[in-house]
Formats: sequence, C-alpha cells, structure tokens
Amino acid sequence: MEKNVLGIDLGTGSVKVTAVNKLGDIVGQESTSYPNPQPQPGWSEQNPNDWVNGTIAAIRKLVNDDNVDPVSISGASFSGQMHGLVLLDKNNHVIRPAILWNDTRTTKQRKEIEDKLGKRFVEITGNQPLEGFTITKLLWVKENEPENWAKVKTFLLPKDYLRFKMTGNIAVDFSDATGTTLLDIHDNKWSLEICQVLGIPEKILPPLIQSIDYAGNVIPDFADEADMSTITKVYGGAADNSAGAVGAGIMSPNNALVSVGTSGVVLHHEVDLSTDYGGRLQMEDHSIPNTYYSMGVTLAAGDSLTWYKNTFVPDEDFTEMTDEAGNSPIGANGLLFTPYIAGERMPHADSQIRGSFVGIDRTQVRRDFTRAVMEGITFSLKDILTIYDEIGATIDHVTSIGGGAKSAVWTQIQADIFDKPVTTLKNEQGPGIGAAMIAAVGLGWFTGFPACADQFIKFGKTYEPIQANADKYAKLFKIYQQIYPQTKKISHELRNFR
Ligand SMILES: Nc1ncnc2c1ncn2[C@@H]1O[C@H](COP(=O)(O)OP(=O)(O)O)[C@@H](O)[C@H]1O
Ligand SMILES: O=C(CO)[C@@H](O)[C@H](O)COP(=O)(O)O
Repeated sequence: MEKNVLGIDLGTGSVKVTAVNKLGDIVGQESTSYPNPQPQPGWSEQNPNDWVNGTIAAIRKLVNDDNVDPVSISGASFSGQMHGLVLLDKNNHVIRPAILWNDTRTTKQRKEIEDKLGKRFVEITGNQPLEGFTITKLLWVKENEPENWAKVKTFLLPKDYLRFKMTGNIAVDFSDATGTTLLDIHDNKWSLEICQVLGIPEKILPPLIQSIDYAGNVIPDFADEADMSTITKVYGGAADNSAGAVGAGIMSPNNALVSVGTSGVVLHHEVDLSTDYGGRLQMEDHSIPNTYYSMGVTLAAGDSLTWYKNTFVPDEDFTEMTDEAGNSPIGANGLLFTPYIAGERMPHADSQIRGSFVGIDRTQVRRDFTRAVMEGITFSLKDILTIYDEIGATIDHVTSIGGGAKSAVWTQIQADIFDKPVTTLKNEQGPGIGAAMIAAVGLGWFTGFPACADQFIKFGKTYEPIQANADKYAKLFKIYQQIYPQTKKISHELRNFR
C-alpha cells in the first residue's frame, strides 16, 4: 500500500493540510479558515480550539474527498504560526484566547524587560524582547489578568497545542522555543536567569523536544473525530518559518527565503551563531538539528493585501485583483503604500506606527492602489534585505513562498524590487511541505533533510529581474524609506483616535 505523510501548516489565516507520498508527490491538500479577532487596535487573538477543529475538518476532507486512506498515513508533523501564547490550566484546558505574534499590546512589558535585562537579554536569547514574542505576552497576562495567571499550569505555542490534542503529550519544539525568547539559544535550555529576573515560575516551562522527535501516536479521540487511524506517528514539528525554509530547500546562506503569508519574512540560513545581528533581526533554532536561521519580519504583509481587498475590492478574488494590478505601471503612477497597518516589527520595531498611502492623485485608479499595496509590502521586505546587505551577507537568489507567491504579477514585482532572481515552488505551500518532510525524516524514510529535499521539493518558475524596472524601483525605494521617519510622529499622535 502507498505510504503518506501529513504536513499540517497552522497559519494565521487558515490551516492547510498536505498529504505527500514517498516520491514527494502531493496526493491531497485541504484547508480550513478561521477568524482572527482583533478586540482592540493592536490586539490579535485566536481561539486555540478553532485551530483543532479546523485541522479535524481539513483532515476529514482529505480522507473523504481526496481518498487518502487513513492507514496509509504513516506520520504527521507541523508548521506553526510562531510566538502565540496558549495558556493551560491544571486540567490542560485553555484559560483564555491565544495572544498572537502580531498582537502589539505589550509595549510596556517590552520596556520592563529592556530596563531589567538590557543587552544581557539579547546575549542570552539572540533576540530583543519585542512585543510579538511570547515572553512579553506572559508578562502582560501576569500584570493584567491575575485571576488567569493564578490558573496557569503551563504554556504552549500554537502548533504545540494542536500536537497535544492529537497525541495527549505536552512539549514545545526548539524552533518555537527560541521564538518565546525565554530560551538560552547557546545551550538550548530555558533561561532560569530570565525567569528569575522577570518572576516567571520555572514550573510553567514546558518540556523541550526536537522537530524530528517522535511525540506519540494519534490518540483514539482525535482519530475518531478526524477519521484518522491511531497507526499515525506524530513528530515534533517546527515554527512555520523554519518549516518553510526546509520546504523551500533553503539550506545554504546565499539563498534567502521570502514568505508572504499573513506576515512577511526574509530568512537566512545560519550554520552557527557567529554572526551577531544584535537583535536587529531574529535569531532562531532551526528544525534541521544543530543549525539556526535569522530573519526579519513585516507584521502585515499578506494581511495588508487582505485588509485592502476586504475593504475596497470585496467582490473579486485575489487572482483577478492582483492580475489587474499588472496593468498599472512600475510605481503605480506615483503612489506609495507602507504596510504598517498593525504596527511594524523590522526594521522599525514600532507598535504605534501605522500605514499610509502617499502621493494620491486624481488620475489614479483602483489598479494603481492595488499595485501600490503589493509594491509597498515588497519594499518592506527589501528594507529587511538591506539589513543583510549592511551586515555583509551575500544573497544572490530568493525562493518565494506563501500565499503571495501564487501571483505571477507579484513574484515579478519581488524580482524587480529585490533585483535578484526569484524562484517559486510548484506548490506555494512551503511550510506544509516542510512539515511533511519533518515527518518523513522522523519516520526514517530518508537519511536526513538534504536527501528528503531531493525527493520532496519541486521548484516552479524563476522570475529574473527586468533591469529597467529594477532601476526605477531602486529610486522609488529611496523615497519609500523616507516615509517611516516622516510619518512616525503623526502615527503616534493619532493613537488616541484609534
Ligand atoms: N492568489 C493570490 N495572489 C496573491 N496573494 C494571495 C493570493 N491568495 C492569497 N494571497 C495572500 O496570501 C496571504 C495568505 O497566505 P498564507 O501563506 O496562506 O498565510 P497564513 O499561513 O498566514 O495563513 C493572504 O493574506 C493574501 O494576502
Ligand atoms: O511572527 C512571525 C515570525 O516571527 C510570523 O511569521 C508568524 O510565524 C506567522 O506566520 P504566518 O501566519 O504569516 O505564516
């Protein structure tokens, strides 16, 4: 009988489940969307049980509509949206909605950590204590919801909660543990120094596992609900950007990953911790054992386009809308957009900045606005690539994944703005393929990730930069870079009106 692995990509907009056979062929792919409530400006939450129910619904469709035999599913693993805080009580029940990676309510807690630990925090974790990271969310609950804090037995990251519901076992994998910024990245242990200084009880720290570690079989309750078999072995899984890098074959430093999902990411493979980014970029443990990756994150990349579409173009699908933008010229007839609609993380770690359209002219039409949004998101990723340039990294090629890579118009814009060749995957779901690869390596189907990559990764088209476009974008990028410093004060003053 054919054997398959499941890659479960728990994104912010939806969960995508991909079944892949031993040859690396996708034999089924299903997804379920779920809401992302924003109860106040800057807040972003999700109900962890929506992730579980969404995954169950997607797997049921895979089994019943795509005819993936449950007994053929030898292994499953995960790619998960990072940093989100799931708090569990003594009965392992969820205490409050998860506080997500793009929730920026925690500026006060960020400052407290900076005041108490200063540079030492970056030395230990490889990261700054930014609003997005789990540690500031823990402190926020401790300070603002003492009744919930008193109930906390442990905490998990999003995909780790899903794994717990599938296997009954509690653990966090290392690639998501660095994203909490509570892990000492040098010795891969929870930092008791940070816990002590910030008053976080050691007893709530969950056990740590590697991405490729066996984490248990699917338990009968979950198998019944999802039409699965308890034969399926479950493996640790990884932070979505780690899994995305694996699924896109980013295994050397000259090839960067760009991901446009809800967030936007530029990611660089790091063989060790020798490059000191000083917290300007994130540094994370990788799912490939004993390696790391650095990355910069735009908080609202695909999220900006989704906001724009829902608000102004609700009756067209993404493909129609982005294709139409292909008929607007480079620079959208003089219109620029900054995607800071949820604040920004990198290069401007500013929870109060907000987005803007600059240069609106009465000759412009809808396609210009759509193009400006797509270009502005891409400029924000170029801003991150510029940090790598300054540090001296040699990146000569980009692999592009995530929902944004579905659009040929946008991928060409990426090639032109980055002024580098950009390759897509045949199936843009890099994180899902990466998650399936983790299960395949965990099962021992392959000797390691490089051998699995040879079989599982199928590249699509390469978009070469068009020099005339790249030259125009280089000039526009200089203008784009002036918008943040010039709108910062205005954005901050508007805070009280949001
Ligand atoms: N056909 C398309 N063309 C361009 N962008 C798209 C298309 N479909 C979806 N997107 C963008 O991709 C984003 C979702 O990407 P995805 O990788 O699924 O995100 P997540 O993992 O955060 O759920 C959306 O926010 C949207 O902006
Ligand atoms: O915060 C980060 C990475 O540090 C985000 O990249 C999240 O991991 C969410 O990812 P998507 O839902 O956009 O894939």
